[in-house]
Amino acid sequence: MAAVPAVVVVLAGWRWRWPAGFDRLVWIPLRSSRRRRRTYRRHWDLAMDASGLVRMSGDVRRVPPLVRVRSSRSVDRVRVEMLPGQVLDDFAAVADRLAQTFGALDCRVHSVPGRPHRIELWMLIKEPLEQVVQPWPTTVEDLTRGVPVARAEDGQVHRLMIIGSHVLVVGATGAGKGSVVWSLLVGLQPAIAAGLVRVWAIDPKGGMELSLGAGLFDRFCHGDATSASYEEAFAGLLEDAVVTMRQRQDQLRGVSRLHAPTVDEPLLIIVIDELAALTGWVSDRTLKKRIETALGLLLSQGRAVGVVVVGAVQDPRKEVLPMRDLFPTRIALRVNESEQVGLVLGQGARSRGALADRIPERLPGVGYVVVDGIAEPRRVRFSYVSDEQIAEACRKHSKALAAEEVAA
Ligand SMILES: Nc1ncnc2c1ncn2[C@@H]1O[C@H](COP(=O)(O)OP(=O)(O)OP(=O)(O)O)[C@@H](O)[C@H]1O
Repeated sequence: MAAVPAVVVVLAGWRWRWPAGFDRLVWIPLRSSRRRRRTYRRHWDLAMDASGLVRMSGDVRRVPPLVRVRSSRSVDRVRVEMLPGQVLDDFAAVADRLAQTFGALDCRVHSVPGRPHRIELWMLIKEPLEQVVQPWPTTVEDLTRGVPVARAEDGQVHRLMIIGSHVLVVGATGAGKGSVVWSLLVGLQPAIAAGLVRVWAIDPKGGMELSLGAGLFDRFCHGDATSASYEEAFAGLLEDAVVTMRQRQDQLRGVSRLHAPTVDEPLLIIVIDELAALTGWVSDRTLKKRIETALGLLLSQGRAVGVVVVGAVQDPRKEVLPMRDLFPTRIALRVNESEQVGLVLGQGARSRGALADRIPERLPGVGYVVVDGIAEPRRVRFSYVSDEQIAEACRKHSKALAAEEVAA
């Protein structure tokens, strides 16, 4: 008993001095064990039964075993062994019931890599993405590792792999589409300064959205009152990108299947702020055809040769965005209707927990990311890049260019 105060002081000091280590080694194991006993073990049989996940084999009643619980401050990750014949979708279909039974805000069902018989139920105890996320400092290497752009629900950094992938961002007005685009572009600044990435930007809103970062772009195309037809300029830019793509295809034919960015052959990123202005709303038929043809060619053939498209749009319907299935990375921020989730993230994404239509307005920048080849959508919050941070990235970039000129 005499040692108790000393232990408490040591623990308090540890927590104060090294909070991350304390959380990992003391607080999380203690909390996990308590939540496992008091919340999950106690109600497990009842919850499985009430959700229709119990099976009878002959006279034997079989309940999917609870394997372990890992708790953070906002999420309990509950690992479950599925019974023979059960699949992830059986649990996803009753996720709402499970959340209600265990008193969670929400329940998401994830597969466990390398363990096909197991799944993880992520029980949200408190909104884990409440905090605004600051952008991460980045280096040139992040181009190949994936650019850190968002924080995931489990606290991990979400990296966006831009080499070899077109990216589609969908969200209602004010959902935070800008923060996705700027998290990526500002994160790429070191690679842009190193000459490994070139950005061509199209901003059909007269330059309102992207002009702050114009210092990062090699080409910037926006409509203004003096342009007779700015759609003509958009078509021209896309057709130039197709020419670059064709030249690279000639060079790479028989040499390599995936382009690796170099200073001579950088990754070319075409950023389009409002895709619908190029695909849905162009009234001139000839221009519309030219834009659609060029965009279709880039989306279907560009990524292997280092020409990728990053596009944002409010409305994902086919009439507005006919080629949305050609984007391997798709991001749904807050959308207005539940049907839009499937249009963006694919059939079944909503029943697997991607409730993009339920993201509250007070959480701009929160959304679900789906990457082709990975089964479950990931809920993340993109970093919020302020105007000052965009300006700073442009300043750094022009300094790097000036230093290069002096060196030359
Ligand atoms: N990741 C974020 N974190 C915190 N706040 C954000 C984030 N992204 C955006 N916001 C806030 O939400 C507001 C709207 O964001 P933004 O302009 O990016 O939305 P949008 O989807 O591009 O809308 P629109 O289609 O109307 O242009 C911003 O002014 C900002 O205050």
